[in-house]
Amino acid sequence: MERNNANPQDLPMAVEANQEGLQSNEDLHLVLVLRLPSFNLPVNDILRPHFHLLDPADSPEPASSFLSNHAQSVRALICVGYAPVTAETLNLLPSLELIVASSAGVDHIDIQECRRRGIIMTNASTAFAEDAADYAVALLIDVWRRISAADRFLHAGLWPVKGDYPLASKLRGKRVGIVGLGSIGFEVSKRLEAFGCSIAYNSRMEKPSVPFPYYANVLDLAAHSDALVLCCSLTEQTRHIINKDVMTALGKKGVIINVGRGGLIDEKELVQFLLRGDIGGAGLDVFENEPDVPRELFELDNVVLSPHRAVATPESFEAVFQLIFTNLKAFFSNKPLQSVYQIE
Ligand SMILES: O=CC(=O)O
Repeated sequence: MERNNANPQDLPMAVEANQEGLQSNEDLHLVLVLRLPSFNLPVNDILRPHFHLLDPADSPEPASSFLSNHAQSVRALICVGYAPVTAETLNLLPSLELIVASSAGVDHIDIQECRRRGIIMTNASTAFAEDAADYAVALLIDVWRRISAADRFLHAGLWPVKGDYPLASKLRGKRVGIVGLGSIGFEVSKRLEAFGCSIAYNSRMEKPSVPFPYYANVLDLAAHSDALVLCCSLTEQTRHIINKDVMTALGKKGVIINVGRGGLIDEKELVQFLLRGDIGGAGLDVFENEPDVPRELFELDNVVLSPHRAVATPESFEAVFQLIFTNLKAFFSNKPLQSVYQIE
């Protein structure tokens, strides 16, 4: 899990923290940090002057005894990257009220248990929305216009040998179905409208404030779309939401773009549909068993692959650090939180 290891020197570090009157650790609010040791985001360095951080990864003690011994009174937890926050971990944190996730997706956190305990959760999809949407649209354009495939054709020296590269497909007039119209999905819709695509969407609930047709089920959305763009959370309800039936409804020319989570698609089925030519193409930033990607996909020119990078730019990480800081400050001052997690 190294994909979010931004180099600290690449980050502008513009968190507008209030530096006045830095206090000793004892005066600062206690915040637990859970991270996988491979995650190097400089979030601790940025927050340390403002909160008393407890980070089990810095201690030789096993995590569970660290939590039992030092974290009983912890009210707020930052989950960095994809560190799993299981019901067992939550059991060790009896005073926990808030989880601040540094990611857009929160499928590594036991949401049901948080709900049961009344623990509030914030995530980072607002901070990542523009970058994730840019990437989703880039993947879609790449698949439809065959840019990566044309690049390979040129690099292989095939232009003089094989002549003109086959024509690709136009964006204007295409029907795009967005699955999950949260902050990322909404940014995707704005971009694709500007390209002249018509937008429809599926999400848990209809959104009265948006002008696009709503489909309560993905099968109907697929039947009325030339492409599906997946931007929703991975939950029990959305796992394999893109299955055999949905791919059949999308049809032989249909394209699937996934910047959500690999588990949204039945990946084995997707590979078979692509190999048989039963769907038109795919742009995939996420996979079911990352970093393993089905090798069959490497051979296909109508598939664009990317190593889970849609959200990651130094600018979006800076926005995430700012968001984490703002949410923690708001929580400890009893002010409204930004970016409270909603399932789309
Ligand atoms: O995939 C990226 C994220 O969830 O932040």
